[in-house]
Amino acid sequence: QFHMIKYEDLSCDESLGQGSFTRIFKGKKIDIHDGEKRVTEVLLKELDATHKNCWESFFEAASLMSQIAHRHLLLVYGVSVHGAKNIMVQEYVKYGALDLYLKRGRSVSVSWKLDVAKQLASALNFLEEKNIVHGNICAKNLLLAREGDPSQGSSPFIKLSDPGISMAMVGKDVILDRIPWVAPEVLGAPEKLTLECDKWSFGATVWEIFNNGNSLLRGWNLDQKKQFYESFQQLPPSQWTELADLISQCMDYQADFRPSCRSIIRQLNSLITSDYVILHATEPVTQ
Ligand SMILES: N#Cc1ccc(Nc2nc(N)cc(-n3cnc(CCO)c3)n2)cc1
Repeated sequence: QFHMIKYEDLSCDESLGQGSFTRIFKGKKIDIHDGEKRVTEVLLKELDATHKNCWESFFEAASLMSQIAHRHLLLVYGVSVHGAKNIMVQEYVKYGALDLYLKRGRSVSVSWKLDVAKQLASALNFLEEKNIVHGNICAKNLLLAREGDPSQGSSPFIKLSDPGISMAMVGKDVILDRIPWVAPEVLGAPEKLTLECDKWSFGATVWEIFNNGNSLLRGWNLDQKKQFYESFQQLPPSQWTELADLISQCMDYQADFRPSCRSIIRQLNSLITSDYVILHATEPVTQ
């Protein structure tokens, strides 16, 4: 399952905000390694006491990430249970969640965005090969470990975070609120998440990245969001038709029409070599 960490070996520092069921803090973990004390900077993700009944799902997410290792999957050191506190101890990723990074108006180039999309696709390909469904792919769950500096030619580096509480455990409203990232078929059967669901979410996440972290449906109420799927609407296509094609293939309402991860990676590779990338080195940031 996962490593149990003693609460007294953790120190909790400043709060870094909160997800839907959790609060996150910067912290430190103390290990005794070859007889010497070693302090590691960590991210402490604490499950809200109000959602205590979700602790199994919370720890299931932790164990998913602990049992598989990949360069683009977040490292989870383990969990710590102390009284009513359920804490997941993760590696501290330097620049935090990608959606906030993009919203802060960093102007990043098209090739930067493609690089991030390719890294996410390789993480998904790895999970697909192990037949593991993530279930919550979105820019909020992509963590930026390296900013990448175009002038130095160094590229960004992202890590896919844990999926958090599973769709089967969250209420219908939380699922509706995850439109357009959640695959349409999940609304009818939230307990039956498939690999194809992650492909839909991948498409919505690439769209989000190319829209600098802005979501078209932000501010829409749950009925409007539900209507978006019931009338089979699509996100507005990018003016880069090859990118728009890939996103709409992933966001096909017919789950089995969605492309394999290998096809997604192949299409991303041909996008990276297209002259569109050179022409749009750094898009003016449209906020
Ligand atoms: N300013 C700032 C700043 C904030 C956070 C980090 N680092 C970090 N490391 C992680 N392992 C996870 C997260 N994280 C962020 N939001 C979520 C909830 C959605 O998953 C998880 N952030 C670094 C800098």
